[in-house]
Amino acid sequence: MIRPELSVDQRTKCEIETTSEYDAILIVGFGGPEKPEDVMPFLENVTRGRNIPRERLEEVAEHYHHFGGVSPINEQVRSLMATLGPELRRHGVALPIYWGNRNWTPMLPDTLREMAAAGVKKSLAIVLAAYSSYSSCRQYREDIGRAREEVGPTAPEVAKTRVFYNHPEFITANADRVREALAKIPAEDRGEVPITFTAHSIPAAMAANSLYEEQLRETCRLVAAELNVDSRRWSLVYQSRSGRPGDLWLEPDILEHLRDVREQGAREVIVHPIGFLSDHMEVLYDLDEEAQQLCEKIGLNMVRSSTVGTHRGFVRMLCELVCERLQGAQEDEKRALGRFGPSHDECPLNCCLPPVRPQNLAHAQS
Ligand SMILES: CC1=C(CCC(=O)O)c2cc3nc(cc4[nH]c(cc5[nH]c(cc1n2)c(C)c5CCC(=O)O)c(CCC(=O)O)c4C)C(CCC(=O)O)=C3C
Ligand SMILES: [Fe+2]
Repeated sequence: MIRPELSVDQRTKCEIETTSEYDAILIVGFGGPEKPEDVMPFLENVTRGRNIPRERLEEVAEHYHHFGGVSPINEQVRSLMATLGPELRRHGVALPIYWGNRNWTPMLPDTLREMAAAGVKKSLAIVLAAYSSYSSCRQYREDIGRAREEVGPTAPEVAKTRVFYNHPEFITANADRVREALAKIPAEDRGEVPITFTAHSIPAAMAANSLYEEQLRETCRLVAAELNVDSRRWSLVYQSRSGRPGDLWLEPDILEHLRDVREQGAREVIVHPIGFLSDHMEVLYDLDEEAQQLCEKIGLNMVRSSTVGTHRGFVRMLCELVCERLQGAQEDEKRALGRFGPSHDECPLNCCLPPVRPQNLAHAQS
């Protein structure tokens, strides 16, 4: 747990809040290994029961070993918390901030146990995923539910902040990151360089049960609009495909797309990982190693922009999402851009259902 500065009495109730009974904030992350011995057990946690071939696991293990068996993701969560904590306190939120991961230490059950021991009854979780899908929404909620069961009757309740793919601060933070990348392109080419937005691929059967693609496309559209980038100049592609080779996953794959970009005559491209919140392993390996190597081979100058990370606007937005919940904000007080409006606070029962199994899908279609 990262405690607010010691001068703040942790039991002080949020000043801005009158009715809410939340007594802690919980950051929920994916988790990542922090030493070589962690790599395989971490990957086994990620893929348990998910039909991922052993060869894929061994291949991904190599990505981690390429970086000394350390994923930067946990350190990035620590940095985010170190920035978010003071921001919350500036807004009068003095609640303690806890952190639990889905796949690696600090694991959710341990964190919830610690919260229970500290007397926390009801917490508000920020899940570090911007878009809705089984993998990025319901699976986190299931993990939280299982962790609560493990802790037993004293486990704190956990509510979740809304997804923020269309929040104006998220759009601006992403647009800023693309601007930083554009500054590295020669001035005379800046108005034309293609912009490739990339996100984690998910099984087509998982995508069919969620708004993942629509939300991603909306974020890309809004970021492009803020940058005055014409729709013909940007693309949304997918990376880090997993699963069995025969299964359908979201496409186009980024590597295929980069080849097309080169064939159409471009010499430069901006790759923006809009689907991720920090420069973790999927970014460092799949983009900075794999995609970068391909680009060198085909003569394409690839400039990869940063994820939002600890961008001030992004941190401000997380703070705003917490404050709006503590204050019980009305729908029209919740900020969102574009055509979909603010997402629900509480997921409806059919939200982000697990993927229909491919064999069932085949039956349904025949
Ligand atoms: C939508 C989505 C996000 C974005 C939203 C979110 O952040 O949640 C995301 C993030 C991440 N994915 C990550 C790593 C991995 N994802 C895997 C596998 C999978 N991801 C999936 C989806 C997503 N993943 C899916 C459908 C699978 C197949 C297995 C399954 O159905 O669950 C595997 C297994 C090996 C393989 O790649 O096959 C690994 C190692 C890391 C950590 C990086 C680090 O350590 O720095 C992060 C942040
Ligand atoms: Fe959901």
